[in-house]
Amino acid sequence: MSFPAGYRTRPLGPEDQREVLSLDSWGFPTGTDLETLAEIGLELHWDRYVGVVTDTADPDAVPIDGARPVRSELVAMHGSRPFAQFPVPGAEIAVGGLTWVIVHPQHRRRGILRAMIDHHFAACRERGEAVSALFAAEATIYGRFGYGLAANDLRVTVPRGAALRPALTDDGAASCTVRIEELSFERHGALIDAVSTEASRRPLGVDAPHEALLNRPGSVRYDALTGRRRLSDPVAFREGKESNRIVIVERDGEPRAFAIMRRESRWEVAGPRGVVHVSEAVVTDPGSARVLWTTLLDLDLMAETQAAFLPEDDVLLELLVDPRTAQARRADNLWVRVVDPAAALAQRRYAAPLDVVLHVQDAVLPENTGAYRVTAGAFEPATAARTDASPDLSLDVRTLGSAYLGGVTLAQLALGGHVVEHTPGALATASAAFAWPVAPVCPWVF
Ligand SMILES: CC(=O)SCCNC(=O)CCNC(=O)[C@H](O)C(C)(C)COP(=O)(O)OP(=O)(O)OC[C@H]1O[C@@H](n2cnc3c(N)ncnc32)[C@H](O)[C@@H]1OP(=O)(O)O
Repeated sequence: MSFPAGYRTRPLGPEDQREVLSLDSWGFPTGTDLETLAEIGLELHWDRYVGVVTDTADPDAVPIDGARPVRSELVAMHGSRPFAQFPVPGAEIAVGGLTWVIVHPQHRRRGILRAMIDHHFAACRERGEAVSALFAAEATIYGRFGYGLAANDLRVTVPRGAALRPALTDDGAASCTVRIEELSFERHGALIDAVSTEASRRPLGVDAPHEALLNRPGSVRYDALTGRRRLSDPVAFREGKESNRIVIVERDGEPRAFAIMRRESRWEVAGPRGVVHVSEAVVTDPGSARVLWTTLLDLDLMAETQAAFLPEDDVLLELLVDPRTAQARRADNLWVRVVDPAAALAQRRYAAPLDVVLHVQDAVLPENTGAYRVTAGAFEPATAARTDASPDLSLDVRTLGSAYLGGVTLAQLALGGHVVEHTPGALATASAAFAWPVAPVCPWVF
């Protein structure tokens, strides 16, 4: 779909920073003034950002030959993160991470987002990204474009001192040491990357057969540009809390787990009721997890610890004596759009043998509509291609996106009527094959 009349795209670059920040504050209201935002600055992969402008006669300009010069105004934009190694079941693939989607309120509901989405899908195809993923500002926006909810995360609030279960065997906790420091990209960027990579590729500490990664789908690491920005900690964004700290758990001098956290002081008549806000908690083995959470759940003057973006199978819930104390709430995490079904289906691995014909309906990219045969041995490389064979299962591309990371089963989706079985038994076998042993999550918002 093309842009509505009167709007056109233009590339964005670092020289557009101020206009971009101004548009951003129209899309996402903020109490921070433009001067401060400009001082903090932006670090974007500018070549992947596209603006939408409208041209109007400039009321402030001196007319030339009776006509007022035209002024072009940035009214919308979108961009995408270049995830070259995005974890999907058993593999890491190129994914376009849609982000910074903004339409100025004055120009909304005229079809600009719809046109930007078309633009984004075309760019994904050109770049060889068979899949796009995003975090949704509002959960009702992206389903219509074929994005399916593929991962949920947990937000927990745990009281200080909540008891953890003892380990059955020696889990190595006793040989761990803890460091708590002021977070800095220069000092901790490499350490965070190393622990995050290990936790993403080998969350269970063991490998899958056939060189498949027994990985955590969705747990993409940040690149250097994003990491520098994410680990910076402008005062304007702290909302009265302290600066970011990092808790590092080490064994034999090697980092095994970390958490990024900040404390918020609260004083009540009864005494201190502070809150520990954990923005990321990444562990690589049960012993380091026990030590990390013991530390996070026992900080002086704090009454509770809040953590977000934990996977649905997070270790904390396995460690707590009373899992109810976590007060876990579920929130939508990653939304996934399969842009090229044959490529995407072949790029991931499957947890059980599979030979299935899927009929995929795609209203937004109608050329994708058709039947695909997917074959794979358990954890082995897969093949996927168009076929004239009659389908075993029918689903639309949004449902395929939901199932793609292995955290939402085809059986679960069938409960809602989103998958139709034509061949008896196909739903059960395909559902088992598409599911993945480790729950998907992205631990940071992009
Ligand atoms: C991945 C991310 O970056 S998420 C961030 C998204 N951005 C924001 O939330 C910032 C504030 N909001 C905005 O900037 C805009 O309102 C947007 C981007 C959400 C929508 O842009 P618009 O240009 O108004 O959308 P557009 O006119 O193309 O609408 C396309 C369809 O989406 C629907 N839609 C748009 N916004 C919403 C919404 N917030 N909730 C539900 N539906 C929506 C429209 O009704 C329309 O539906 P239809 O095709 O069935 O009639």
